[in-house]
Amino acid sequence: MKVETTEIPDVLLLTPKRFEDSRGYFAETYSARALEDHGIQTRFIQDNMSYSERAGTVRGLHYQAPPHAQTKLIRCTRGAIIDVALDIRIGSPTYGRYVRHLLSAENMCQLYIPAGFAHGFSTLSDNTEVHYKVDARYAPECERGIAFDDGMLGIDWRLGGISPAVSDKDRQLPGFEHLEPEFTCIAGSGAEACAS
Ligand SMILES: Cc1cn([C@H]2C[C@H](O)[C@@H](COP(=O)(O)OP(=O)(O)O[C@H]3O[C@H](C)C(=O)[C@H](O)[C@H]3O)O2)c(=O)[nH]c1=O
Repeated sequence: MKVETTEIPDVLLLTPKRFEDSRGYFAETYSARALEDHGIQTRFIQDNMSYSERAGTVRGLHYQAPPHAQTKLIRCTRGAIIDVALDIRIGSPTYGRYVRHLLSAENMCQLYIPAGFAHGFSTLSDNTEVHYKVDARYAPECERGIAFDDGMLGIDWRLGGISPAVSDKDRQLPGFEHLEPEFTCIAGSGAEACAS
């Protein structure tokens, strides 16, 4: 498993090693050891999956506020997505900046997104499946979100000009300027120190 930092150091890009042979391939798709070797001790407690029928579906930007803030490990097992992690930690040197990566069944890449980031993705293909681990339970009362099409953020979801499929809930999410300061970050600290 290759573990690399991204443009925002607390967000990691993981690429499993594929062992190919005449039958196909084998890969370890999750390795706590690989994360520990990178100084990460996250204990995931729940696996989630979402299926999106149509290319051009957008889910997010979502996060859970403390005390149920979630670290996520995202992978795409069918089709392809543009995955986005937005830094919402007050005081972070990368506050308001985001990481954007193409995750697909083909490249098998994964994003490790710590608490203190809003997460969303757009689908680049029909019948897309996304699986992700989280380290805190679902807490509807702590669910928060930011409009995926916020003008200040200007995220390119690579929708190819089509009108996105978005839930009614997501269509009503507030803009980034209305973000509640629920995460703080002591400059230079790890993601764990940012959830407050
Ligand atoms: C997240 C979640 C949802 N649900 C139920 C609640 C709703 O009745 C139904 C659909 O939930 P929602 O519309 O919030 O699903 P998404 O729009 O895919 O949201 C997710 O997608 C973005 C990209 C994320 O990063 C979050 O994990 C999550 O917010 O599943 C549960 O029962 N447990 C859960 O952990």
